[in-house]
Amino acid sequence: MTKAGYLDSARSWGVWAASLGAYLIAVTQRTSFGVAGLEATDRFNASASILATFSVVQLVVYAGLQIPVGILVDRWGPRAMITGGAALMMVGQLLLAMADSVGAGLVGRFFVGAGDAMTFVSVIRLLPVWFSGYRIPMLTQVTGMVGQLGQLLSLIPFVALLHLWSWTPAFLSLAALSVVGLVLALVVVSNGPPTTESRPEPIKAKTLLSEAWREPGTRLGFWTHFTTQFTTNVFLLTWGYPFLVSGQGVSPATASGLLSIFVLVAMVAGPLLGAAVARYPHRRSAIAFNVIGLIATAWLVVILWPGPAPLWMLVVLIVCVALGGPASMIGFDFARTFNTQRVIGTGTGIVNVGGFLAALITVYVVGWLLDIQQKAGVGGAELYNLDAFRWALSFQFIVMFCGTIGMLVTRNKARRAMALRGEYPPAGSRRLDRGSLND
Ligand SMILES: N[C@@H](Cc1c[nH]cn1)C(=O)NCC(=O)O
Repeated sequence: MTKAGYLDSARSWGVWAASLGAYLIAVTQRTSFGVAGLEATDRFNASASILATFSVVQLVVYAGLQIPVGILVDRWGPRAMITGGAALMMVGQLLLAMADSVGAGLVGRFFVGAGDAMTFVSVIRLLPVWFSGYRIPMLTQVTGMVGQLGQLLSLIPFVALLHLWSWTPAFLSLAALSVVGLVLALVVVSNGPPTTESRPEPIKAKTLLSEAWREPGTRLGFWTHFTTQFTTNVFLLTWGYPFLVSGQGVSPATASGLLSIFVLVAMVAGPLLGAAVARYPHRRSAIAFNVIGLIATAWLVVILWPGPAPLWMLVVLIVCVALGGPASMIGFDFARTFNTQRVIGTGTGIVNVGGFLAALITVYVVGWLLDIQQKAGVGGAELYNLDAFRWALSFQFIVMFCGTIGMLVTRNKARRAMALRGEYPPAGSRRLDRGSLND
């Protein structure tokens, strides 16, 4: 069979399904500690800030490893990386299962974050190897969407095990789940069809990084991911729940219900955005800008609402913010289409830093703004009151503004580079007179 004959073959679907399974398991490992917060407080005798440290360590490790992981995916191939990631997560969960001190727990979480960091970029890297270009935007979206279901595995069966069997057996079950990911990767995932061509020389890490970074399309992907995704992470990982319960005064049960809208929106919007990107590839940045506009408008309305916003408005806010997850996948599409195959992994790694970096900065600054307002007595002595949240969460507008400028600047650079190659404006554009949106 020719190389093109392998594209979209039964083997392609098998490889994708197995890698998707490994990613879903990675998201389960990622989100498992968050749902075990109360048990972790007891087990480690930990304060709220120590518990937050577990999340921060994991996020820092995840974001910090994206570029090295991207480079290694291009050098070693996705199979080794997904297998290695599953092995690291297994070790991490084993350590957590046995840990009875904060230090030991943090080491476990470090391993889980590192293994998780190796999975997504590798799965995305497999797509252009096994599928035709027109399928990839939709498969990228479905990959992101199915991965989100891992949150549900943590939230339902894992929490049930935790209550039924307690800490150690529940985390041992997660370690066993990683073995499933490891076996799937080893047995089914393949870096590409067998080829008679001689293996190319491995490319130096520095070359991969500079080639991917110099491409303005990679940076456009980075800023797109940065701007679209961070509000989702900030809401889900830290500030959403306290904002809803202590700021807006909704009950804990309603807040949990509202948070579950994120998964629902990812399920519905993912395929719709995937279809839109596949159909209108020259409108990708316009789609991302529209989503950013929706998120900013919804936040503005909720922040300016006199008193607590009504429930329907909170639902609108969460639907808009949740669109950021699927919209951020457009960033990976930029990395794929602007880069040569040999650096797609590195480009994808660079893009994936964006949203997590923006989220880390925002989570920290929002916490700091809440603290200083409490000291200044804004809205009363309570740390989490609505007025304090209004000011603190407004920091998101600054991040969105910086990200939007980054997108505009890099989009212009990408267009200029394409024009020099004779690829811009795109053939068949109906807006040649005004300069069509080429990305
Ligand atoms: N944008 C997310 C994934 C996503 C897709 N739909 C909703 N969220 C992303 O960048 N994921 C990276 C990862 O490692 O999960």
